[in-house]
Amino acid sequence: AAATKSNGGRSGSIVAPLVENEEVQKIDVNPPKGTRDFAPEDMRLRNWLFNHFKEVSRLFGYEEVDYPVLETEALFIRKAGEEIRDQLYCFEDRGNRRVALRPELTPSLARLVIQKGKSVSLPLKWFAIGQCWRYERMTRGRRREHYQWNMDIIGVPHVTAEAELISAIVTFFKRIGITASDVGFKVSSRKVLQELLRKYGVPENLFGRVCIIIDKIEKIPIDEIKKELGSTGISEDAIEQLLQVLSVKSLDDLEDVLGGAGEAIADLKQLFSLAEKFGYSEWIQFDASVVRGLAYYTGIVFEGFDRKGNLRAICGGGRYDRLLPTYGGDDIPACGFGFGDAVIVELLKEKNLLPELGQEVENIVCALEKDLQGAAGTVATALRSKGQTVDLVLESKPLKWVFKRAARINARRLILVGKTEWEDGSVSVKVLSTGEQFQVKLNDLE
Ligand SMILES: OCc1cccc(Br)n1
Repeated sequence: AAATKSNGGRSGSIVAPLVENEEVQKIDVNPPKGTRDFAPEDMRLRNWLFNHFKEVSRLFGYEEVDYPVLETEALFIRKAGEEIRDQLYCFEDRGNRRVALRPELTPSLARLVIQKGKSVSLPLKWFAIGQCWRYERMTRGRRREHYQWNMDIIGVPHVTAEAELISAIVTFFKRIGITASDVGFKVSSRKVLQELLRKYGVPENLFGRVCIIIDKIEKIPIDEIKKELGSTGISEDAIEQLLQVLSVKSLDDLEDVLGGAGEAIADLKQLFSLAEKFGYSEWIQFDASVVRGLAYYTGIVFEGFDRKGNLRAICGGGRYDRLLPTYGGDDIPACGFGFGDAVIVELLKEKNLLPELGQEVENIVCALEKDLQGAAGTVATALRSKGQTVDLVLESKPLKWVFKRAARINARRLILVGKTEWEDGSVSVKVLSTGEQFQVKLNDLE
């Protein structure tokens, strides 16, 4: 059997394979197609982003929740022809159960709210950051996983809930340097479609399916949209009028079409009024063509977009008042949004707003002689117990190597443990930015 070298061949030692006569295959060191590793520098950016997600959620008084990445497949089976359904990462487990890697977090939230039942008091304000999955043919080379930040309000039927959710996202954008000149929100209500379909006598049970078709309006040719709408049984005349209304760009024009008595206009007028009070009017605009691609939305829907139009939607959300009852839960209103971790990073790159996030360590501690390695451990422990970060040099290394490592990890101080000083209970300290050097008793080191 081909013997292999330990730790990638950096040492001279040859280590036999773990299992006798096992052929050692060099594994593919890349992560599975469509997935990402997060090496330290990537993880620093991810933590920076997630910390902003968490800080905004905390500022708004939301409680953090989490759910399994793996759910029963049935949780995501909806009949409306959604892309998220077509790309479900589902399989049969060893117990012959149909399961799926979650493509979104909202169904899990609904499941947990129903599970909690009367043991929780409404309204609930929950947030989560979770990895979501889709199985997309890699023809388009797109990702199969991303992390999504969700904030949801359960139990509030009023548009004040949607107004707060958009305020939270605006707060997030402002924290990372994104302005209303960079990003906006297209806002509409599915009640527009609902009122139109009623007007044309389209059965309610087609509502979700029609929304999913309309959501593809900018993704597939308009003739294909008309063909798909026609396949639901909607008349050609109704389709023409429907598409006409969806091109309306102002609330006043919409009111001319729908009349002023419907909920759609009332909700949207209230949302724009609240936006004024929350201080984010310049961030939002009415756009009747926004329907979002999830079947369960029932009211206000919104999506964050980059004004240059180079990127896909940054985030999106809306009201989903019927979701809990579809899972057998009580008739509890709900709304929320999802914010992915990938498009926002593309936007930050484009705006040159990516933060500089180097490694930072306060101290690098090094023994000057082999038999002082234990003493160096004592020094490291003393500093760490005071909350100081320490990179402890774990083997005998030349000082040149130590200084190079200190620079690489951006250490503020070098702490040297030498024989003479240690006999006196002291160590040598070198402040690396100034070159200042002094000796100090370990107990006085802070
Ligand atoms: O936004 C749709 C989606 C769902 C799961 C994973 C990825 Br990548 N994208």
